[in-house]
Amino acid sequence: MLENVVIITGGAQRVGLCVALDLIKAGYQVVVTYRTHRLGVEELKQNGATLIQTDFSNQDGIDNFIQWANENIQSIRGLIHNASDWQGESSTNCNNLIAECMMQIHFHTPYQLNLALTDLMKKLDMADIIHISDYVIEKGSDKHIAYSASKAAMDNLTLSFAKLLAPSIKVNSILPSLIVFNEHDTESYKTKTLKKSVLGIEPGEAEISNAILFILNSRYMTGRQLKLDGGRHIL
Ligand SMILES: NC(=O)C1=CN([C@@H]2O[C@H](COP(=O)(O)OP(=O)(O)OC[C@H]3O[C@@H](n4cnc5c(N)ncnc54)[C@H](OP(=O)(O)O)[C@@H]3O)[C@@H](O)[C@H]2O)C=CC1
Ligand SMILES: Nc1nc2c(c(=O)[nH]1)N=C([C@H](O)[C@@H](O)CO)CN2
Repeated sequence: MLENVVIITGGAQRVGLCVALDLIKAGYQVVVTYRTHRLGVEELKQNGATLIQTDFSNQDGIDNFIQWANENIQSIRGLIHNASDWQGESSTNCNNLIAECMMQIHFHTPYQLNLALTDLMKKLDMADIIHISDYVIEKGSDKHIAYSASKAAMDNLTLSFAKLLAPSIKVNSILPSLIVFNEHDTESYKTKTLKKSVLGIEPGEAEISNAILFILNSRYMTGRQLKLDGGRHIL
């Protein structure tokens, strides 16, 4: 049985992969869920992580992961909700499917995992739930309407679960704006996006790792948001 683990969802690439590797470097025992088998999965296995292939897009996926966790984990130190799908209304899917898909991964999955795994987190004197939301919930988005609303729903879970699970479990949100571009992003999109913050940089995935390590080491932060946005709000 695995003890004192930090679970991170969607860890096969980009932010999740960086966070999982940095948590391992910091001495944590890490469980990583992934949907698509990517190079990062092998790198994580070589570094001692426990990998579990999980697709949260349907109820079976959520139920199967909860069953696996209860059968294989003795205690949970952290539960990091990173898995996410950044779909806009302009994509080919019809819009009501986008709304279902966004709510499934950004609300139903963290909501159900938080409730189902509470007892394993309460086995320890201190545990953390971290919701990786998005700066965009503060102003909405005309291109990612369902994405933004679903991330706002995720962020609201922080307030309710922080109240419900105190004092042994802290619950916080991270609200990033640009962290790392996607491969398909054009130069004009990158230039336009960098101008949206006063710091004007693409900070990279370690920005999220640093925030998560701060939260895990805190004894006094719960029900709060860490906003990692380069000063977009003061532009
Ligand atoms: N990148 C950025 O600049 C920003 C990121 N964020 C947030 O930070 C977090 C990490 O961002 P980033 O690394 O870019 O994320 P990605 O877009 O790379 O997605 C992370 C992972 O989530 C997995 N995932 C998506 N849907 C599901 C599902 N239904 N079931 C299981 N896994 C799923 C994907 O799996 P698969 O590999 O199969 O596709 C992917 O590997 C996200 O929550 C994101 O919303 C917020 C603001 C800015
Ligand atoms: N799941 C994801 N969510 C988000 C991503 C991403 O790549 N995957 N990217 C962004 C953008 O960086 C945006 O913050 C700035 O263009 C937002 N969310």
